[in-house]
Amino acid sequence: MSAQVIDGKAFAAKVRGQVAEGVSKLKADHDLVPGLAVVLVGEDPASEVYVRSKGKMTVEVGMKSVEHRLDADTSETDLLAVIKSLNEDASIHGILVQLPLPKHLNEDLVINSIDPAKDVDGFHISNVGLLGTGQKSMVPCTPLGCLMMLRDHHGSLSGLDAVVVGRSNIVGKPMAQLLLGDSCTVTIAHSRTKDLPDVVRRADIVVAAVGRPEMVPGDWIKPGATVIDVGINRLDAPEKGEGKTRLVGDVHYESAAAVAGAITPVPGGVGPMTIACLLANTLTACCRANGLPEPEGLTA
Ligand SMILES: Nc1nc2c(c(=O)[nH]1)N[C@@H](CN(C=O)c1ccc(C(=O)N[C@@H](CCC(=O)O)C(=O)O)cc1)CN2
Ligand SMILES: [Mg+2]
Repeated sequence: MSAQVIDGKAFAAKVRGQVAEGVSKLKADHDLVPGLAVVLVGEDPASEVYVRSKGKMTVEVGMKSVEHRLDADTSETDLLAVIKSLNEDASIHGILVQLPLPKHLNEDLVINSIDPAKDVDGFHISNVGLLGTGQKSMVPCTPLGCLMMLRDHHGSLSGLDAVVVGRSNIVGKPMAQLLLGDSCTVTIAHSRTKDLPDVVRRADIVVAAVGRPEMVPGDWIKPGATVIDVGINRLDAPEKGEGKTRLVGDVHYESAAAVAGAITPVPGGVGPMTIACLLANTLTACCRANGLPEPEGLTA
């Protein structure tokens, strides 16, 4: 068997198209323009790339984009002041602080200072609680993207066995909540799980989000299962030339693709969906802030 490849790049382009349609309808019908503010502290090279990409795509879908770039040694007080001003700015409907933050800043404190209604990353403790209790919330972008791809592939997820490998606050835990919300039987596994290969082998859906390169091999996958690989690991690739690197996921792609029914590649799988869902969340936040119906198919 060779798995169907789930093309996240194409899927993300489709989602951005739907967002652009929603934005143009908001403008035409209500004279509203959603605004997204991205705050970057420091000069982490990967974060620079993601933030640039977020700004470009925000403009492409017709939204207002604002960027705040702060020095690596910015104090917590100064960062909180920037967030306060964005909380109070009526032209801004979504705020995100790019992670990771420099070590001297308290990530929880910073995230929890964002107005939960503008927390388009869905990381604020209020949104975490709302999601966990099945209430309307802002949903973290990467798990939302995974859910959209799974719904698209399977139709209904009801009754399927899902194993999420990884228990991070940003991916593993919210992913498990979303799958539970779609009536999957959910197991959260992690690096300390006993008999991890056997646990993964039970799954109709495997979401790998542990941050360990190629940790999940093909012989852990049930034949025909759907494999969603959230990992983005950059490895040295001297075979491609001096100083070259290559990206791999948390799944060993070749061996898993030989047994799975469907699989997301790295790159070009989950990654592009993260930014598409950020734009979807910003549109949703703008609609909610103005008491308008939410865009269909772009929320959990
Ligand atoms: N505040 C946030 N910080 C971070 C988040 C987040 O959702 N909110 N997620 C990641 C970084 N991230 C967006 O911020 C992100 C990561 C990866 C991709 C992506 O498209 N990846 C490509 C490969 C890109 C490459 O070549 O390096 C892919 O997988 O195809 C987009 C966004 C951490 N921080
Ligand atoms: Mg810190």
